[in-house]
Amino acid sequence: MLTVPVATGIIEDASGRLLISLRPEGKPWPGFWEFPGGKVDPGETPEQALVRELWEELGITVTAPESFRVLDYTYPERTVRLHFYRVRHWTGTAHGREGQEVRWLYPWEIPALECLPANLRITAEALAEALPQPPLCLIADPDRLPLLDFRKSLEAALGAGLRWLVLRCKTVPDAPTAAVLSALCAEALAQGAQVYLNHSDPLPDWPRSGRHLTQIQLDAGVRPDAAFGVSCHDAVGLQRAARLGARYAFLSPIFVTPSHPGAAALEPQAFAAMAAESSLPLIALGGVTAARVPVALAAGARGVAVLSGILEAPDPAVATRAYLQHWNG
Ligand SMILES: Nc1nc2c([nH]c(=O)n2[C@H]2C[C@H](O)[C@@H](COP(=O)(O)OP(=O)(O)OP(=O)(O)O)O2)c(=O)[nH]1
Ligand SMILES: [Mg+2]
Repeated sequence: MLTVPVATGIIEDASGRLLISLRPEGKPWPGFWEFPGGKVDPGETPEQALVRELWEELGITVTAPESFRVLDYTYPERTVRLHFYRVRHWTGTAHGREGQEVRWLYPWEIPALECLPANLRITAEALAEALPQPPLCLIADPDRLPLLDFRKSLEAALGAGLRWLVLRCKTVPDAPTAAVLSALCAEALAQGAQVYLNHSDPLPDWPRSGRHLTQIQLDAGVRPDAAFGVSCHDAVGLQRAARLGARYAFLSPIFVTPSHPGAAALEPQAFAAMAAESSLPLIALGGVTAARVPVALAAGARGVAVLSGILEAPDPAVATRAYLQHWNG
């Protein structure tokens, strides 16, 4: 089959919103949302096609587009080679010059709409760029250690460069414990880390970046009004999390874990298949030792989450650095 070259623009405004447009009747995939653009004409470079298409479709003149990704996708009717560009500079006001509806949305709002299937990965990449860096998440459960040890271990991990914390409270802490946990959240934020709270309703008033939900909470109708991520275990959960506006999803267990020795693991192969189909950046959880980080990343994980591998390690700072070396070099 002939491969049709296409140039499309991921147009981003100063607040980080992206422009998407609705495909009109009369073209393949009517009623699906896409990034504006179109087929490269004979004799044109993809960049020239981009500039022409964004003028024709939106009435804007693009300057200095940056090449972002090239990906091939096979639809029943044709194979396309999509040249995606990031567009941050243009003149004119973007509007649907051909009568098509256009919307400015944050990347996490896009999966709520029916989008062209080839674009899932682009949305996942846009969301992955906004993850805490490095994308190593510590799931810290204060029930698993005496509180003073918990505090010391967490501070050691932050000192070693940890920048992403999910504070998991399976039981509602008493007032003195809550005061310590709230102070730890503030400390982590002050060090430049992001803190996601995994706690039942009502959510305590601790400083945080967002909320982390279990798939069970999501299924039970809990709907955070701010940034959130979800722990998922299957494709249905991932899709629901994406449609509701999650920024990321944990997918577990990628490996067999000592804590759930009987539970079946996805293994990297099934993980990779689910990552390829998801518009969310997936974080691998479950049995991910520092040595296995490359395997998880090769399976399409955009980051890894660790439960016992850091806080319960003999030296949490050394354990944190062992994980972080995969990103810090
Ligand atoms: N514009 C655009 N096309 C995309 C995206 N993702 C994706 O798979 N495609 C596919 C759908 C189509 O098969 C092809 C673009 O073809 P098109 O028919 O929209 O091209 P065009 O704007 O030049 O339209 P036309 O007036 O020539 O019919 O690329 C995307 O984000 N934007
Ligand atoms: Mg087009």
